[in-house]
Amino acid sequence: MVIIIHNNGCVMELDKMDENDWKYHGEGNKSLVVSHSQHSHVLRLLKYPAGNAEHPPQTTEQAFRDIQNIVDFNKNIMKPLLGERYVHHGEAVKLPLDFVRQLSLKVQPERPESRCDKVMDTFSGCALCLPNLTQMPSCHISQHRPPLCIEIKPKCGFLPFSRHVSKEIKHKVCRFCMHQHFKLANGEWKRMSRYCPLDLFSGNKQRMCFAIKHLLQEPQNNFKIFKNGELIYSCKEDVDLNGLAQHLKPYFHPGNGLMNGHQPGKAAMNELIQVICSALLSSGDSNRAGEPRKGLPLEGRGHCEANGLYRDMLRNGNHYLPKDCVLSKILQVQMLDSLDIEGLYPLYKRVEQYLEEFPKERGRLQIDGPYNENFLEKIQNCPSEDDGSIDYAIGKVHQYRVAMTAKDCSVMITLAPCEEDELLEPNLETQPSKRRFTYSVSILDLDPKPYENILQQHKRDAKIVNYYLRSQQEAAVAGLYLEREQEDCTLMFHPV
Ligand SMILES: O=P(O)(O)O[C@@H]1[C@@H](OP(=O)(O)O)[C@H](OP(=O)(O)O)[C@H](O)[C@H](OP(=O)(O)O)[C@H]1OP(=O)(O)O
Ligand SMILES: Nc1ncnc2c1ncn2[C@@H]1O[C@H](COP(=O)(O)OP(=O)(O)OP(=O)(O)O)[C@@H](O)[C@H]1O
Repeated sequence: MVIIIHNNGCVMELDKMDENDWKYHGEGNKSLVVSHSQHSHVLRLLKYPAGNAEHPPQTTEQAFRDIQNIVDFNKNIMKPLLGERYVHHGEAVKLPLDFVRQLSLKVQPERPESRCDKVMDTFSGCALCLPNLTQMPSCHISQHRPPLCIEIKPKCGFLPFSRHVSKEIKHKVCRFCMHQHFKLANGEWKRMSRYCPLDLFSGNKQRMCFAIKHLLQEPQNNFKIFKNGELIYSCKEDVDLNGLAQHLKPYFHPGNGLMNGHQPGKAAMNELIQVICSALLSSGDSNRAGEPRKGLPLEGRGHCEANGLYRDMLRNGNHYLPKDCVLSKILQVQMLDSLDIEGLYPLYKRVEQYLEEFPKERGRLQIDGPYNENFLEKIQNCPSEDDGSIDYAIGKVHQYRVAMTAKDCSVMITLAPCEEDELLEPNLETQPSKRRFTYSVSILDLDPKPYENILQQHKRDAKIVNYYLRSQQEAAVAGLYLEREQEDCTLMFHPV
């Protein structure tokens, strides 16, 4: 009998797995996640293109190595870089094939159509077992107000500072905002998101609140809310802010009446934004308030010109991201991409050429892992100047890959109302600011990005930037025509 005992004390007997104990929880491009209905853990199973559905794309040993690589990358690379407290590396497990097949059939009707171009791996039985981060570890669970969890995929929080950048626009408009135009044109989303990562990472509370508000208005794949582990708010055709407000009221405004002349739903939403902001700025210990300490200054990250709104806010003094807060940690790792894909690409080509000449060196260069202390050493001690060596090139390639992981991760903030507050009269109208939460902050989706993706990154970058430049030009020309037409009209109606 194989038993896994988790640090939260729950036991999973791998040979007694029953698909009825598990339910669909969510998925992304690479993996599908199921959660246990009683215990607080999830299984993350990898997916592969539906075209291969009949045949395993790899051997069981290879599949297990891939999962183990993810665990090692999280444990030995991302944990030291992002901080022990934020990263949960999980463990690789081998599940009975029958269980996995039944599970796959069970979850299929729950899956969004847009994700069905890939199928769950039902051949290897390999998966990653992780704590369920939408639930609060060891906390009193109130029936009335169970834990809320907010998931944010913040994306890249800085403008490239590399001298290798060839298009000036990349120093002015951030990747996310440019990418929005491309995604809309390709029908990936129907509405433009006004969220800008530079606002979220600014350390300026006002800008951060704007960013969170824009995520709420148009969540796309960047924002989700769970209540008691169940998804209650995410991207849908019609974003239901009123429905969300109803869910939030008991947490912030337990009474029924109007508060200070506000509508309680709207006020609850504002309170939620403030709480998210505090959690993002806190130093990460499960706590109640974040005392900002000096950390990463805003200088050099500035704002994105896609977003003309905030110039005045920027003039309001210097802003810092507190040193140990989750956003600061993520940003520091993202900034390991110091050359931008344009500066990195020639180094990737250098590695490619070297591997062509010396294919056996692939292992020593740790192109596909192992993700161990040596790999971390290559990232942390990469020379700052290019001496033409392969070691410099591989150091930069690895730094870039780690930065890509941090640009694609998600943050989970789990909130539980403080126990003392639970004892308050449920109908008592307390000041919202007096309502307190215990929260825990984690980072998820920290998989290593394959070395081979660099070529694709290079192409995608050019596509996004060129599309943006073209669409701006077209908009400018259309604007000129409009101005002309308006002038003509004005002339026509001028009194003679
Ligand atoms: O390139 P990006 O910025 O579009 O990021 C991809 C994500 O798109 P997004 O823009 O966040 O909707 C994309 O997310 P979606 O599938 O769009 O939800 C994946 O996270 C992809 O990573 P991977 O290939 O699955 O490891 C991400 O690809 P990587 O660039 O991280 O490899
Ligand atoms: N440990 C966890 N606890 C709770 N929920 C989780 C956990 N891990 C993942 N999830 C949920 O499952 C979803 C998909 O997981 P994940 O982001 O790891 O998938 P992915 O395929 O790697 O995503 P991407 O498209 O970014 O590559 C997440 O957005 C999150 O809602």
